[in-house]
Amino acid sequence: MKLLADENMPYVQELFGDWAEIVTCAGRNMTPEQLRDVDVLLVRSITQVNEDLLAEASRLRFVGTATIGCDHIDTDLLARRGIGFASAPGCNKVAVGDYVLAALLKVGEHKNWQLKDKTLAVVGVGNTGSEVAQRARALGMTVLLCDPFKGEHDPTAFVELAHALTADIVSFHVPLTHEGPHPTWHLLDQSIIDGLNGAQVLINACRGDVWDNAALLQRQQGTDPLTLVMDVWEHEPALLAPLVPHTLLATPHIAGYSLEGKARGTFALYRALCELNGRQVSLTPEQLLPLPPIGAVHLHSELEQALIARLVQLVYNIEHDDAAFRLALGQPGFFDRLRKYYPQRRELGSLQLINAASTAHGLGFKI
Ligand SMILES: NC(=O)C1=CN([C@@H]2O[C@H](COP(=O)(O)OP(=O)(O)OC[C@H]3O[C@@H](n4cnc5c(N)ncnc54)[C@H](O)[C@@H]3O)[C@@H](O)[C@H]2O)C=CC1
Ligand SMILES: O=C(O)C(=O)[C@H](O)COP(=O)(O)O
Repeated sequence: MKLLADENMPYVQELFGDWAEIVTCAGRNMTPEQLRDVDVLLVRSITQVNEDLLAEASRLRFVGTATIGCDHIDTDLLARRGIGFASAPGCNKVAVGDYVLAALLKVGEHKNWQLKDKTLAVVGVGNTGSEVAQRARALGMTVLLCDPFKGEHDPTAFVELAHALTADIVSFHVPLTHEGPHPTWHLLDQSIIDGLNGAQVLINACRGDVWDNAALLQRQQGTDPLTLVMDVWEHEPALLAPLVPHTLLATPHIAGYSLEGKARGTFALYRALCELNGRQVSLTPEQLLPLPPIGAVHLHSELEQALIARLVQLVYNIEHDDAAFRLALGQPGFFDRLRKYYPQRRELGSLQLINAASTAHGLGFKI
């Protein structure tokens, strides 16, 4: 079995090394010729799996993406050609929750806000959105949930988008869709952007195209700019650079980049391929991971916002990612380089807080 994998997918050797011939290459540069004699293709979000890429892939029988989002995969094409497919739903949802928690704490510091007095709206309440909602509640925030698909079954638990957009902070966690009853492409469009007030904060850790970046830039260049946290950008990696100075936090699509999340991503594909080949699943994602640098911390005081911020920074410092992004901005290939050489980041759950209240668990720590 010949397997072609994105070079930035960890643990491929460990999981497939003893039953596949493995070839790796840069995900953005995969070519139809490379797929000629390949049986299994493993990609991340930057490879467009479409007619063009698969033009010569006559042996291909399985495609896996080690990501949550699948907007880069032509799944109808795979079905038509009888090629098996798997993605990794939820694999990095905890990392996205950690990222947004770190961002919220930075927003709190920047605006001198007590977050417990503020309202957060989560737009898209699936795997990642639910992680965010859980952390915001643990901070004591009021949380509004907006998800028209889920709202159909449980209207009292969800609000309309217009209501969500009145929150102090609005965090987006939708898939990128162009069709259906609630498409998300440019969900945040010019008219919505114009209707927001300058005290509000917006967070995008889902897909860049969900926000109209040009319209946002226009707003930011006016007299009443918004506070923006942007992990994802329209037209990555060729993002709208003039927007960056108008953001509080800017990062290169790394919200989901915990080591645990990446391990779970590759592992989900390993499990799917084992099933397809009738092989025994002989490992767990946890067995792939090294010990975290800091295992436990004893607490001797209440978990209030400033202490939570210090504890989060022990595990994940979002400001380092932001600083690296601003420093590299404009250099050729900077976006992909930051992603390729992203430092090992652990999830908050890798740190045990001893003597902590149960809210610590809601924040994502181990107790
Ligand atoms: N920045 C990053 O590193 C990462 C980004 N993502 C992105 O985040 C997206 C969401 O991930 P998950 O939460 O795991 O997906 P999910 O499929 O578990 O949840 C998405 C939710 O959005 C809802 N939704 C769909 N259209 C909507 C609309 N118009 N308005 C409000 N809600 C809507 C769906 O009903 C669903 O509940 C992924 O599709 C992916 O594109 C995911 C992981 C990491
Ligand atoms: O899982 C997703 O969906 C994501 O957005 C990924 O975390 C992005 O990582 P890459 O696939 O672009 O490495």
